[in-house]
Amino acid sequence: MAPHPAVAAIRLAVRRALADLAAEAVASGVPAPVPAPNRQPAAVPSPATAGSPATVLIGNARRHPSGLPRTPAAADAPLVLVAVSGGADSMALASATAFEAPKLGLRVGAVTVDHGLQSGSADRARQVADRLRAFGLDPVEAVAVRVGRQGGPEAAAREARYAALDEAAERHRALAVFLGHTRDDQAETVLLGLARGSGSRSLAGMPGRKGRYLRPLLDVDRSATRQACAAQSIPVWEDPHNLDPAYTRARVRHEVLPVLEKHLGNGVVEALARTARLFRDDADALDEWAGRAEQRLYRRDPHDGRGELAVADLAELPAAVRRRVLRRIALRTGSPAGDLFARHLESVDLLVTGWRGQGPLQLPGGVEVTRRCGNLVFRRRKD
Ligand SMILES: Nc1ncnc2c1ncn2[C@@H]1O[C@H](COP(=O)(O)OP(=O)(O)OP(=O)(O)O)[C@@H](O)[C@H]1O
Repeated sequence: MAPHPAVAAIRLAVRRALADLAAEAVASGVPAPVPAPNRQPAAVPSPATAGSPATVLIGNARRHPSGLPRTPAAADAPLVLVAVSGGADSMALASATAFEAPKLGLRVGAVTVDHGLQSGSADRARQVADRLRAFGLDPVEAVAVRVGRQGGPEAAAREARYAALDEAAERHRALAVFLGHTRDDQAETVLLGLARGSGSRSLAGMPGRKGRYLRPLLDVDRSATRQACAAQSIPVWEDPHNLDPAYTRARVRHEVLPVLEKHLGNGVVEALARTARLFRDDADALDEWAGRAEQRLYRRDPHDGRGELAVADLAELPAAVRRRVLRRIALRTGSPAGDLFARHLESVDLLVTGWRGQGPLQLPGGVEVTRRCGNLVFRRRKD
């Protein structure tokens, strides 16, 4: 029987991401993965999966919730990890990855992070892990993290989560970690950026890929992940934070976007996602230009890390490129990326375009910028 259209769409998106990864792995020297149908199935399922309602054993192969028999990839096959919260997006992603990866000779595991911020969170993480084992994912880990206090609860939870995902990916030597962000998440990110007055890099939203992290569902609607889970009887957990109006993103999701859709039409989410793609191209081009300008203009003393560049050269650059050059230099001199804001760069830019003898300027991370003898001098204070 043909799968539900939402299931088919998600599998197609996942298949594309996996095929790129498998090709890349081969190009980088990893032995070519052997697709499952050419091999003998692996031996016995783990006891954790044996009794699960979503797992039916046929000989040594398991049945995926779709009903199709699924042969696990070889034990030494390259591994992809899926980051799973237990919500519909990441459960649909995990299910589709479990279905598609063995066909390409890849193994699939999962990590679910327990932030410890809600009562019963450890039990829920265990339940999510059990469901994932029932899909045939292996290894599956429920990792408890300690969430710090810096930068607000959402940012602190995110930082702890990515640290745990990085650690698991390193330990298992995973090829990649899949995240379940959808087109709707992308649209929300663009709207939030607009409301903050962000530039093109931020309006570019989340990248489809950054380092080991991939987002195969960025072109898939959130409604499809819900439909796919329902069609496959996959139980999902709704994070209460997603509904809590105390969180900005929840207000954008449940109050702002529905109003825009009501008045501007249903295509708003797709339009915002398109805006992200267009801005990404712009931001990439400007970053590349700025990188070349930095290389050409910036002179750095390798001993004390101090560097300078001519104000006249900076003044000739378009403002968007100049601000990027100034940001790159502030970062390499020691300003932490998370603390360096547009207002800092605007004040540095004024040393070039509106100088009235002001300065030196202090940037985050103890970085000092001075205009002296026709140059901008960047240095890190020793104190
Ligand atoms: N506790 C967690 N453990 C592991 N991965 C997580 C966790 N929370 C989020 N993620 C990953 O980050 C992605 C985005 O999460 P976020 O909470 O921002 O979005 P969401 O739309 O609520 O996703 P989901 O429906 O999967 O919960 C998830 O799809 C998942 O891949």
